[in-house]
Amino acid sequence: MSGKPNPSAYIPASARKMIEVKDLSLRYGAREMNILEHINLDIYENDFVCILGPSGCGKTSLLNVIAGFQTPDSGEVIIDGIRHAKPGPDVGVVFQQPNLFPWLSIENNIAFGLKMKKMVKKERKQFIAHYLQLTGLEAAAKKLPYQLSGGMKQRAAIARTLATNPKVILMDEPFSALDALTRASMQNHLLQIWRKEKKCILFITHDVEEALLLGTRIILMKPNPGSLSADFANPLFRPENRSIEEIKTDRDFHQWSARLLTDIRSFKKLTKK
Ligand SMILES: Nc1ncnc2c1ncn2[C@@H]1O[C@H](COP(=O)(O)OP(=O)(O)OP(=O)(O)O)[C@@H](O)[C@H]1O
Repeated sequence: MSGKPNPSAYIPASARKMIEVKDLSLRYGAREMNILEHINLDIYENDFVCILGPSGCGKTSLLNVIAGFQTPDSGEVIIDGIRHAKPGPDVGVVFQQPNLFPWLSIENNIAFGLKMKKMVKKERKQFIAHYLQLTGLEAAAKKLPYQLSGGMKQRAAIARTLATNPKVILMDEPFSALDALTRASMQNHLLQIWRKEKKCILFITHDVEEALLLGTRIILMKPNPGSLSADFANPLFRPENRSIEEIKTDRDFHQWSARLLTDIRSFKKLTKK
C-alpha cells in the first residue's frame, strides 16, 4: 500500500484460530494463471474480517474453497483445528441472494437446520424465538418469504445461519443486492448481532465503506493471480458500540475510504482485459 495514513498490524483478541488457510492455490480448467495463489491466512475467534478487492480478484473463489464447495489445487483449510474439505455444519454461509425455502414460513426456514441437527422441539422453539428476536423478525415468523422485503429476507437468511450455531460464518456480499437505505439498516443489524454473538465472520465485499463500517480487520485482495495484498486492523473499529452513522462521522472515515479506494483502483489495472 502507498501514501498515508498507515494502517496498524492486526492483533487478534483471542489466540484461538477458527479458520486457517494454508498455502492455497486454485485454477479453473486449463487457465494459465492461478485464480488463487499461495494464500495463507489465520482468522481468529471473535474476528469480523472483511475481505476487500476489485471484481474478479477471486474473493468468491476463496470463500467457496473455505466453505468446502470448491476443491483447491493445492493447500488446505482448517476450521477450529480440523481439516475442512466439504460443506458441513461448522461453516455457515450467507449468499448475496437469501436462498430461503419459498414454501416454508420464516420460522420453519429457521427450524429446518435445527431439525437436521435433531434438536428437540422445546429447544428448537427457544432457538427460533431467540434468532427471530435478534434479527427483528418476530412479527414475520408465520410469513412466507415472498411476503417479506429484500432486507427482511436477508435477515431471515442470517437468522437461519446463526441458529445452527456454526463455528464460522462466511458472507459473500450479502447486502449488495439491496437499496442504499436497506443496506445501511442491514449493516447496523449485523454489527449489533456480531456484538451480541461475537461469531467469527468472514465477510466479502468490494465496497470500501462497508469494510470500514463493519470489520475488526480488513484484508485487501488483488487479482492476477488472486492473492492477499494487505492485512490490517480496521482503523475505525472501536470496542464500544457505534452505529454506522456514527462511524461515518468519524473524522478519519473519508480519508480512509479514499485511501482504500485508491488501492483498489490500482489493483484494477492488474485485471486482464
Ligand atoms: N467456475 C469458474 N470457471 C472458470 N473461471 C471462473 C469460475 N468462477 C470464477 N472464475 C473466474 O475466476 C476469477 C475470480 O472470480 P471470483 O468470482 O472468485 O472473483 P470475485 O472477486 O468474487 O469477483 P466479484 O466481486 O465480481 O464477484 C474471475 O476471473 C472469474 O472469471
